[in-house]
Amino acid sequence: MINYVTAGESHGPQLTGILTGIPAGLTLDIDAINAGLSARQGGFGRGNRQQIEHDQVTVVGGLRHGVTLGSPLALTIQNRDHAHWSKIMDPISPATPENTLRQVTRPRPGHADLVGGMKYGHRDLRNVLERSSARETAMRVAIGQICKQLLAQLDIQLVGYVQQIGQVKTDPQASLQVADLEQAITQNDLRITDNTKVDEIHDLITATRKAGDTLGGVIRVVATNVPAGLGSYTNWDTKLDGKLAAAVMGVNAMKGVEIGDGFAAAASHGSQVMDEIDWNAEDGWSRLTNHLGGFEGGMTNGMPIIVKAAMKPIPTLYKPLQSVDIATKEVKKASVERSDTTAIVPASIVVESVVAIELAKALTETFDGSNLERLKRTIAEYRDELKHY
Ligand SMILES: Cc1cc2nc3c(=O)[nH]c(=O)nc-3n(C[C@H](O)[C@H](O)[C@H](O)COP(=O)(O)O)c2cc1C
Ligand SMILES: C=C(O[C@@H]1CC(C(=O)O)=C[C@@H](OP(=O)(O)O)[C@H]1O)C(=O)O
Repeated sequence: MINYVTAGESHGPQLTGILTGIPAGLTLDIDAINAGLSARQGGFGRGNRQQIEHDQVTVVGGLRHGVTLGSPLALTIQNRDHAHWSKIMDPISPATPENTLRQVTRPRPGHADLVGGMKYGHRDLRNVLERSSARETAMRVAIGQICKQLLAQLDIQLVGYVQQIGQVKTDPQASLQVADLEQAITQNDLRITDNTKVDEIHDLITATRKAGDTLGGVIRVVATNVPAGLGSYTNWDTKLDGKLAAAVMGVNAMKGVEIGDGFAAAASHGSQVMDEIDWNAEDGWSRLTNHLGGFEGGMTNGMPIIVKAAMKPIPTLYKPLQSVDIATKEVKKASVERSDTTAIVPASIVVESVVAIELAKALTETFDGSNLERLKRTIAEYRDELKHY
């Protein structure tokens, strides 16, 4: 079964990832992984850090001649900015007055600083922010893009994009297929499907940055051709919609997750929400609509999976809010670390990636994922069996 762990601080030497359970026999497209990494770096509203970084994955285990071995994949991504922080973030040299100069003692409301310091007993909140920083999501994207490549081999497609920035809705074309959505969102630097909104959003982000403020938004992920029956109704912790929600909520700054119509379904009648059942010999089972976002009973039902995520505005404000200095207990303005004005665009790649990971995990939990060709055959047989159920 697929699992992963990441390590590394934002300004440390590198990010490291270990990904287990990818079947043997998958030819990795490293350029495509790097394209995902560079999409995560981009997007209007990013801060200056992204001009320093040039994220590229290096595979140092589990791969031979470009093909996965079935053993753990070991991945690294360099932090170029470490060159500017090599003393402050030196993993080995003992602390000295010089290398502990830039201590953070004024926690930022909405970031992990204060509670992280209280929990782990750190007096320099840099020890918290270095790991709570969304820099870590670069590795989740590398891992997610590998899972996306595995899903593509199983004829499953998915895409994550931006549906709303601040209060501006940017997705009149939600009914498009994944390939058309992908095509539409590459037309601008906001990963939105509505090109008529680009200037308005650029102006909004620029004005927000000038005001020292920040923005959040809404992300939508669509995954198609996922076979029915992944996940299970038999126990609460085997429900795949629950696992997806946890993975999406686990992305920095996410405050809400919806499957299908989500909260809007609560305000509707049953007749408007339940997706009526259909069958034909060619396509097998389907639903006439997809208000439930591809899930019934915690299991995929074969319809497109629709997951939405609400991202709060970025917590670091250039016009900082009230805080209290943890050293003196004086009321002070929160510290300001260099920051994004909005990260809704990169976050859409991150959310896409964690959805890809959970789907790949569910598939390799349900079917033997030791060898790619066998997995392909097994899933093709399973799809055929379901069609004639
Ligand atoms: C791609 C991405 C970039 C982010 N960039 C920043 C940033 O520049 N400054 C900041 O304060 N928070 C940023 N965040 C959000 C913080 O990482 C997040 O709010 C913080 O870790 C606290 O976690 P929580 O919001 O999930 O409670 C970013 C999040 C993502 C997904
Ligand atoms: C480094 C990244 O995002 C960072 C996420 C982040 C935070 O607090 O989450 C704060 C900023 O860090 P820095 O002060 O180094 O600029 C962002 O740039 C990245 O996404 O690669």
